[in-house]
Amino acid sequence: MALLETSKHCQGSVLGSVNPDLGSERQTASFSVERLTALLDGGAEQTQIRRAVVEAIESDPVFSRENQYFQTQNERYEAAVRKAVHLQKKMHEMGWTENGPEYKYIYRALSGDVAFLLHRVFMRSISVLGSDRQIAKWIPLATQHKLIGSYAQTELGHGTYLQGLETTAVFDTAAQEFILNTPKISAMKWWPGDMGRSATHTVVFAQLYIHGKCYGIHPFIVQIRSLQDHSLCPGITAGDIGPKMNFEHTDNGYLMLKNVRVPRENMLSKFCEVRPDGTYVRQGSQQINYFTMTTVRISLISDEVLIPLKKACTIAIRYSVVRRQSKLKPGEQEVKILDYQTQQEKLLPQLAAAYAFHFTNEYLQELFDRGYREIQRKNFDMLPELHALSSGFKAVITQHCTAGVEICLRACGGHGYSLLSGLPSLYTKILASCIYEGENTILLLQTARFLIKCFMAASAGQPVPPSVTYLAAVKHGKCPAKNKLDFLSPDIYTEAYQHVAVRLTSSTATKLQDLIQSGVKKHDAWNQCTVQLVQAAKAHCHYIAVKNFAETVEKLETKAGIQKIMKHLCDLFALHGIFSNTGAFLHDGYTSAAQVDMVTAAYLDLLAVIRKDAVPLVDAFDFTDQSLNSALGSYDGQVYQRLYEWAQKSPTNQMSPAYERYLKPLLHNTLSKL
Ligand SMILES: CCCCCCCCCCCCCCCC(=O)SCCNC(=O)CCNC(=O)[C@H](O)C(C)(C)COP(=O)(O)OP(=O)(O)OC[C@H]1O[C@@H](n2cnc3c(N)ncnc32)[C@H](O)[C@@H]1OP(=O)(O)O
Ligand SMILES: Cc1cc2nc3c(=O)[nH]c(=O)nc-3n(C[C@H](O)[C@H](O)[C@H](O)COP(=O)(O)OP(=O)(O)OC[C@H]3O[C@@H](n4cnc5c(N)ncnc54)[C@H](O)[C@@H]3O)c2cc1C
Repeated sequence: MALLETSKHCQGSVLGSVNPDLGSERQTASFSVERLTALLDGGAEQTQIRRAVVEAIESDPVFSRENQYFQTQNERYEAAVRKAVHLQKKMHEMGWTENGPEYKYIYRALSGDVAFLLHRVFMRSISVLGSDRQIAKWIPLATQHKLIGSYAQTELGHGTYLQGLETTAVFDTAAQEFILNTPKISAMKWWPGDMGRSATHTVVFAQLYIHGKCYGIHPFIVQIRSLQDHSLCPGITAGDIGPKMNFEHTDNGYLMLKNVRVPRENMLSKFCEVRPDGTYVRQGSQQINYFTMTTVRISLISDEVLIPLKKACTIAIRYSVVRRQSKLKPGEQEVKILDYQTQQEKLLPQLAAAYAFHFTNEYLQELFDRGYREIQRKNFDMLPELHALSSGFKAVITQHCTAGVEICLRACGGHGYSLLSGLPSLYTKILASCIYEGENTILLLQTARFLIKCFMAASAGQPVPPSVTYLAAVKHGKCPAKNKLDFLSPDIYTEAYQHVAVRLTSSTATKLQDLIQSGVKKHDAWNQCTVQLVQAAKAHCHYIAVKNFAETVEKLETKAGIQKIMKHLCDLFALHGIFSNTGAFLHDGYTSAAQVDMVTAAYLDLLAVIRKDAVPLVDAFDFTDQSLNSALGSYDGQVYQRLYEWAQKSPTNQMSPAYERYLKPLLHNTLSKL
């Protein structure tokens, strides 16, 4: 009680008043923070809408995340469901609709701490793979939450290799039904979110059999729980898969099916259909049934991947200007840790990456919108490129951002390790994005497969999709940079990235061909090249990210200092990539050792320049304290006070039975012997 009173007293005196060490960082911004926020949002109007959504959500106590770090898995799940249900009421109250401008900001405002995310993937599957009739039937039911959906693809035995899935759907012509079974333990669906406890329906991916012939995996809508009392439907065994590294709020589940019958109309049939007589008709390739994944791989980047990195940067950079430790000059005050070059080198490249990938995401969205319009018209020409870029960038961005969040966590020293910093949960959550929706290595190999094909085609003078036309123009020159300032020219570094991407693709293609020509079987040759193929795919994505960032900067308004600071970040992103992968750039002599020294010099100079704007650059992400939920990252920078106050709330500060049961007997025993 006494502690609480002290903390209340302290709250009045300190929290909310900005720590001068943080305040001073905001006085010297070289650009308009508000203008940059608007740029990130896609216009000032969007910023307004987003803030209104955030305000409405955060002022509602049902959505509070105050005690999140102290909750058990069960409590997290229950809170997430409560929020999801309350959200429906809130949306109605606020007049927000699924097609309205506010919708996309709701999830960010809730910090993802809400149930029924896979319900959205369920709906996405129906909208992209379902016929008009199926869309008309299921989407309104799902939108009104008259059912709760999930996405049941992965099995205990197979997640990556979809051709190996063992769940079957056998067409019974007489009954006009599919009979679904998970014939062995390895066929059991395992992992689907929202399925362990909540879902009433799910999209099950199963091998389709008609008259004994297998047609590969197809999506089927299956009801798994009663809409009356939530009991499991006949033939269904389902439950929760238990504790995980994060995602405590989601009920990832398991599912077994025993002779579960669904009507013929339940196979999603925009592209593939089973006619009443058992005739199978398909438009596009077999992989069109993978299209939900392609769409989700792009959709998840913004909220699941970029936001955690932007939050981690906000927390770590704000903390790094209020944390003072050690002295730079003898006799002077201890310095802000962000003034150490090594600290800048940890954090500022992550900040640059957050901006770079923000713009990559816009590029991908635009590409997707174009591709999707064509696919809806049953023109599949863009699909291979879309698949290659969505796979490669899903992998590269999740990998980079996960590593970035971990760097931010470590950069906060001991306090970063506390859950109260907000960083551990950002890290354990974002880490899953390297695995779900396609494990990253697998996805990079898909990109590489496309690159090799296109490289071969381009070498033979055939046309290739726009993102890979550069593969046709192999240049053997040298990097023309003469001094470190030349490396601040986007043409110079973009060319260097392009050169590396072409070299890695062409040399791996040559190795592959040589192996095959020497008699090695095609699949063995492929396996012997996979490490280099992954490198080529990463280099391709890195090149496109750099090129896209540079082109975006070029088009930015020059007013309000925005273009200048974005140019610095673009340069930093590009030079950090060269600095950290010098081997790849030096390999064939395109870049010389002297030029790498120039890169290093230009890179280190930039750190000092961007350091001055580091706090305004994270302020521009515009996260509220509630959404950061971090004792280290709040706007006011009152780190120590907040850490202390939040620790008071921990249930670990309540008297534990361990004292009566163990400590007391131990200590009394010891006493008696003293
Ligand atoms: C929704 C709104 C809100 C969302 C909000 C955010 C959500 C936030 C999430 C948080 C919560 C977590 C949610 C996690 C949800 C799961 O994790 S769901 C499960 C995801 N599972 C996966 O991603 C599985 C990964 N595996 C695969 O994608 C594929 O099977 C593989 C690995 C690509 C291989 O497939 P394969 O059939 O063996 O193919 P392969 O022989 O390699 O290639 C055959 C051809 O198909 C092509 N191909 C393969 N895949 C595709 C494709 N997708 N498209 C086109 N062509 C393809 C290849 O390019 C190749 O073409 P060619 O070169 O022959 O011309
Ligand atoms: C939090 C979370 C949520 C999820 N939600 C869902 C969901 O809602 N619905 C759903 O259906 N699934 C879901 N999943 C499952 C997820 O999609 C799969 O786990 C993921 O696709 C990886 O597949 P896997 O587990 O089979 O990995 P594996 O393929 O077994 O990977 C293990 C290792 O083997 C390597 N490997 C495998 N094949 C190859 C190859 N051909 N070449 C080279 N290396 C290879 C991989 O690179 C990796 O290093 C979720 C998973 C998580 C963690």
